[in-house]
This record gives sequence, structure tokens and C-alpha cells, in this order.
Amino acid sequence: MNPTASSPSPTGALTLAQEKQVAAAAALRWVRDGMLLGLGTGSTSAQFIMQLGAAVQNGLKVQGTATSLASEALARQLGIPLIAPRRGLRFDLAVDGADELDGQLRLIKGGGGALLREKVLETASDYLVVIGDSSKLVPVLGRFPLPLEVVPFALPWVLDAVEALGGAPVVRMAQPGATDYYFSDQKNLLVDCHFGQILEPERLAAQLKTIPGIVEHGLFLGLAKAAIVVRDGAALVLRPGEAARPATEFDVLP
Ligand SMILES: O=C(CO)[C@H](O)[C@H](O)COP(=O)(O)O
Repeated sequence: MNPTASSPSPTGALTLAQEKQVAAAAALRWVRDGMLLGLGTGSTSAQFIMQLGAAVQNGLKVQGTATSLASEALARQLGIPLIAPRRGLRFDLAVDGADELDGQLRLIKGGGGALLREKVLETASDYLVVIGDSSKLVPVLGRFPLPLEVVPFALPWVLDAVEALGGAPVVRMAQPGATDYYFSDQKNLLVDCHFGQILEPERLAAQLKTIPGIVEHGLFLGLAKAAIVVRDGAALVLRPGEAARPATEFDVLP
């Protein structure tokens, strides 16, 4: 699982919790009046939602839809206007964390259990920016186990199928050491799968799509248009095929 928020960052300058705040602040600069926003899930997204809430209290006019009940509750508590899913709804910008991202902005998501709503909402977004502390950018995906959202009835066969693909599946429990399962907001199970280094994420994603009972997998491929990660205490903007560059106050969405 991810390092804890109070862990020192690999670059040592800030704690990971402080890095999440820095990444969230850089993403907030991309938000403009009138935008419809997708709100992510997890500790980094919570930082973004809290900073967005403060901006809304200072007069920023946006509306959002959250990728989890937890993020929805946080946004509501902060006074961020929320919109329910409806036909034709598209978001100008979605801001979310990730468990891992590589240089092509391919992601593993779902450590917070919200991968299904995240994929739905981020597919309905014109622009997804991933925000992360310095632990999230990796050369090759796969150190973090790949989460799958699974219909409970299908669990035994999904476990067999994942093993047949060379994975080592672990059903997520409600708490470490608990005997009851973790359930998603949709009342499905989460299965965390160790595949070793995922050298061909597109191939694995296609294979997982053929397994009945897997509602969605945590590989997000071709969805993120940018990432904001923190290195040496500063936010860097990554875009596929471009050199990393410092985030600046002049950044706007392309
Ligand atoms: O995919 C997610 C939730 O389903 C999160 O974005 C991911 O787990 C990262 O979380 P955090 O920001 O707490 O490290």
C-alpha cells in the first residue's frame, strides 16, 4: 500500500502530506469560474477538495460531481455545489490522485476503493489531471497491486481467472486483520492483484475485460492528459510526450 501521509518524501524536502497539498494547490490554479469539475477520491484528492472548498467560500463559482460517497460528503460539508449524474453531463476538468503513474501517464487507481466511479466520471471529463506526491511516479507499473471491482457472486471464478493470468489476487478486507470484506460504494468487492511488473498494461487491461464478474479494473490508460507531481518540494507538470516542467501560476488548461 501507499506510504503514510507523514512519511518523509523520497526527496526529503517535505512530508508526503505536504507534497499532496502542493500538488493540489497547483491543480487548483487550473480551475476557472463556471467549470464543472470531477472530484476524485483519496488523501490527495481530499486536499484538492479542501482547497477548492476554501476557494468557493471566497467566491469561486464551480459545480462538481464526486467519485465516492466520502468525497461527496467532504464537498458538501465545504459548500461546493454538487450535481447528480445525468445524460449529456460532461466535466471540464477532473482532478484525482493515483496509486501509481508512469511516464506515459498510465495509472493504477483504486487503492481507495473508488475506481469504478472514478473511471466513469473521468471518461466523461474533457481533461483529467492526476495529482500526486513524489512516491507515485514509477518507471514501470505494478509495485502497487492492481485493484479490481468484482461482483460478489463471481468472486471464486474471478480469483481463478486472475491466477490463470499469472496474478496473485488478495480480497480486500474492511480493515487490516479484519475478517469481513471491504465493500465499494456499489456494494461490490475489491480484489488487489499482484502481477509483478506490468510491462504491457494495455494487454493486461484487455485480458481483464474478458473476465465476467469484473465490473472494472484499476488500469486507467489514455485518460490522464496531465499529471502534477512533486519533486524537491516543487510541483512539476507532466504531459505525455513532453518534458516535465515546473507548474507556474500562469498555467492554464490547453
Ligand atoms: O484511486 C484512488 C481511490 O480509488 C486514489 O486516487 C488513490 O488510491 C490515491 O490515493 P491517495 O491520494 O490517498 O494516495
